[in-house]
Amino acid sequence: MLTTMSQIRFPLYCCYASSSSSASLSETKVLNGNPGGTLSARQEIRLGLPSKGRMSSDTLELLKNCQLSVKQVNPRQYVAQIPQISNLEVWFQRPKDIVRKLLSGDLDLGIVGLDTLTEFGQGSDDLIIVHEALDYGDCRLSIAIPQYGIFENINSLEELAKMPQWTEEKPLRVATGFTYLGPKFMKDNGIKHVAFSTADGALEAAPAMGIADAILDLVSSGTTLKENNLKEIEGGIVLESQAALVASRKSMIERKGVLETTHEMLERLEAHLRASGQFTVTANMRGSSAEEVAERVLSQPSLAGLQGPTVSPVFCKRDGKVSADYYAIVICVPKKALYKSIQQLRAVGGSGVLISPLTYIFDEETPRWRQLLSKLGL
Ligand SMILES: Nc1ncnc2c1ncn2[C@@H]1O[C@H](COP(=O)(O)OP(=O)(O)OP(=O)(O)O)[C@@H](O)[C@H]1O
Ligand SMILES: O=P(O)(O)OC[C@H]1O[C@H](OP(=O)(O)OP(=O)(O)O)[C@H](O)[C@@H]1O
Ligand SMILES: [Mg+2]
Repeated sequence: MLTTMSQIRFPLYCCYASSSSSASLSETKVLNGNPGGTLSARQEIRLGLPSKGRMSSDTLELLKNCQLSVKQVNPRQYVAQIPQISNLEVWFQRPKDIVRKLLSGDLDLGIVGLDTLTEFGQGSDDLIIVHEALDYGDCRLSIAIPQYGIFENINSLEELAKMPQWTEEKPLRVATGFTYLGPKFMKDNGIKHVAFSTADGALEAAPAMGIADAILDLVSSGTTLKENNLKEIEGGIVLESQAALVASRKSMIERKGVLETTHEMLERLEAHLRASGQFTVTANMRGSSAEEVAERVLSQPSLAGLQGPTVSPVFCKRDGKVSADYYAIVICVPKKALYKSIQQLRAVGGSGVLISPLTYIFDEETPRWRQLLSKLGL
């Protein structure tokens, strides 16, 4: 059923259960967790993780790779521990409920997609993104229209908005699960005659079913759009999303231990994510001194490493004398630039090149931590 923009506003903290039989029931307040406002007295720190769906196993995998394995007795038990961090409880929840419970103060930290965070966080300044790029769950929230019929030659949001078909009486009908971001995006883009309808999934069917003219949904590979004869349009991307670590401002400031736990999680995540894009490369080079070898290595654009190459003499004994004719160099190289780096190493005399995976890179204090402290006014 089609609803107009003004009909699909869903309040964030509470809604009213409707009942045709009882006037008093229609005033019953239904909350998304605790009424918020004051912090509850619990001692434990709570981290919300996706209980199901495509984010759930990738989240557990990421934490495991940060040496933060989640110990869950069985998959239907919704509370678990991360033994590496004392006093931390993991609670498995649906992604939208993680955001709601961060807002209500029932969770302190959570991992969700930026799309869910933006839709259900609705701009609340209590939600602080600690790490915005956990490198999985990549997708975009995007408008799509049919490839056929009156839309055949429409390829941009501007062209869509200008179509003479949309009037006050007969607006552009958009089906979406994003009932906050959808109307906001249209309003921000000055598009007037729009009406939204909502559904829980399989939105790509709506145009062919005659329910909607366009949809606003997540796109990743684009296969679902293609299989349903839909296309994205220029200017139609509302946001780009991937998994993010989020924390409640109030918890970080007021609840004992939350800021320290956030710091530890951020450090471990950053160390793992930085390392996962790099290899360690070791090679031998003939040379007259460490400086001369370093100069040759640094003459190549892909061999600078994190802070420059480590160059160490390789000693050997010849005619009873110990000398260093060779030097071992160690650098970090982005995985994507591996082959180019090997070519450059060979070009400056490198041989015996060894490549090993990197597990963690703990650098100096991360800029994200400084940004977090400044957002908290600390
Ligand atoms: N096709 C996709 N490819 C990659 N990531 C996606 C895709 N669709 C959704 N996501 C990301 O994964 C998150 C969870 O999506 P998922 O479909 O698993 O759960 P949901 O949509 O919240 O629940 P459900 O589909 O069961 O109602 C989304 O919020 C988004 O960040
Ligand atoms: O671009 P693609 O790689 O094809 O992915 C996009 C699809 O993935 C999500 O659906 P999901 O699988 O979660 O099903 P749902 O509609 O039931 O939520 C999203 O809502 C799209 O329908
Ligand atoms: Mg889904």
